[in-house]
Amino acid sequence: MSDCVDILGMLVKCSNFAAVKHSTQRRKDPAKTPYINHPIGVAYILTEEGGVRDASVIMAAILHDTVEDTDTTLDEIKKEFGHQIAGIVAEVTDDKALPYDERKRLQIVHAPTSSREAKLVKLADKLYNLRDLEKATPEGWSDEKVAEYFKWSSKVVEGLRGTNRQLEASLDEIFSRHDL
Ligand SMILES: Nc1nc2c(ncn2[C@@H]2O[C@H](COP(=O)(O)OP(=O)(O)O)[C@@H](OP(=O)(O)OP(=O)(O)O)[C@H]2O)c(=O)[nH]1
Repeated sequence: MSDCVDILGMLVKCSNFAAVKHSTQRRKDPAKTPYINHPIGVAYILTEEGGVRDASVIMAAILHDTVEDTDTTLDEIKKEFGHQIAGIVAEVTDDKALPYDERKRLQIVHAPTSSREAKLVKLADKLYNLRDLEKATPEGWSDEKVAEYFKWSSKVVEGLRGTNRQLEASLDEIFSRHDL
């Protein structure tokens, strides 16, 4: 019972941390959805659709964009949430100092050798973003960029396969709608 309480407390702490860090950010959709909807939604895909019950994976999903997209450091994540969660967050964090094409190339390269935990977060992240992309075109994106994103995502997902049947099946449905 005390373990449960601890996990619950940690989950709320993660949610609050991410909400504070992303508080001024919006998604790129025309409705300018609050950014926090994305990490919460990624965590929800994992529990609800992927059947994932590993609390470290769910916490890392909630925190997954804090280092990449806010002033959060990995040391801060380690201090607040421990080295295991910090490790997963590190694996799913792109180095925004690198040129765009290189960042995207490295995701394809790193996918197959990622930990199972990081692969789960990546699968749910891609599923969420591709669903968003089917619903609305992000502001400033050309049709070519949208098509390129679907194609690139399918290459990243190739390297994540064999991790979660349900999430991969949902991604495959999306890819087949786009002839991938
Ligand atoms: N489809 C979609 N994406 C949006 C929206 N708002 C923000 N994003 C974010 O945009 C990122 C993809 O945009 P890009 O132009 O390719 O990349 P960049 O922002 O990292 O430079 C994703 O980052 P990411 O989560 O780090 O994932 P990844 O693409 O690097 O895997 C996604 O979360 C939206 O309304 N729709």
